[in-house]
Amino acid sequence: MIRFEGVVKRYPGAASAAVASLDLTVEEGTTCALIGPSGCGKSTTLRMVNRLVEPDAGRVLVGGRDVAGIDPVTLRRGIGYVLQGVGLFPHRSVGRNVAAVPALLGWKRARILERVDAMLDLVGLDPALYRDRRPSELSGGQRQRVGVARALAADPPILLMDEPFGAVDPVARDRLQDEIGAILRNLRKTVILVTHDIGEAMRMGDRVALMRDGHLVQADTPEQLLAAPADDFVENFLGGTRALRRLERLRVRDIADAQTTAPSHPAIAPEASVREALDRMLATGATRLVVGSGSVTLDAVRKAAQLPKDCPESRG
Ligand SMILES: Nc1ncnc2c1ncn2[C@@H]1O[C@H](COP(=O)(O)OP(=O)(O)OP(=O)(O)O)[C@@H](O)[C@H]1O
Repeated sequence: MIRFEGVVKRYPGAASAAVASLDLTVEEGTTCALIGPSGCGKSTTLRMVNRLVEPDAGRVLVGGRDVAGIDPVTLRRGIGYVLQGVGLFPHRSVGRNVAAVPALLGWKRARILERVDAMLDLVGLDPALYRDRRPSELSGGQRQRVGVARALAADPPILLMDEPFGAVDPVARDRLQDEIGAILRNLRKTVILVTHDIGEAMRMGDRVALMRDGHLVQADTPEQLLAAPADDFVENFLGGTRALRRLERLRVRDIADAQTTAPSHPAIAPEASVREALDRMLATGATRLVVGSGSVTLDAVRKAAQLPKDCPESRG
């Protein structure tokens, strides 16, 4: 668990605090996405967890311990850190990059080699093809995967991710968010993710914490945030696409019915998002798609998109 208690950070000479009296808890095994306008204090918040930045007041607790009392080097060895552009060592092979922390920890060579291959496998890179390449011989998305593999190599309970997919093209980004999100959930890592991308925050965050001018405005599950934004700022931040965002979070199996359909209808996987089902319907003109032995209808998609009556966006 990561907990911020009344945390304040004011940089020297700054007119206002970068982070002002922050109270936030990230439960064990969950991902909290920090989002908000540029300069609102997201990265400062993240960097106080691994003591790259020291708070002026308040406490940051990791696993119940105030990080101020933990030696920074020891602390950081227990925390995976993934940055935009990754910061891989350019002259080291992919394998040696992933091996960095286990090597620092003094693991035996055989254990390191085994771990490197397991981590590359985990993030969807065939070890035989990739372990000896240099980072410059990879795509942006592949580099990002290596960055995650490296951060997870020593199995830290906590992962800090600062704009991890910022440099990846949008198509690869969607897949990475889904895949890495699933991996982190399966491994029950406690994660803080800083992002500018509300879609990424909604996809990967069990909770989304929206900041403004150093203050936490709202921290809720994506569903709660979409259903009940705390104020106009949150609502504007979510943008005019709340209905689509809801569809992105719903799975086809959640709204499918048991009605069998003609096999000539286009098919979609039960675990696809309802947004993907809508895209498929729009592309093919079909109003019903085959889902396993049942189906999903345009009507069901429409219903799923509807916001609760008391939501500002559903008024008027
Ligand atoms: N090392 C520093 N020294 C002085 N001021 C800083 C430093 N780092 C950040 N700041 C200031 O603190 C405020 C918060 O910055 P921070 O990087 O935490 O915001 P952010 O929300 O992560 O921004 P972005 O989304 O643009 O990365 C900004 O006004 C920034 O200019």
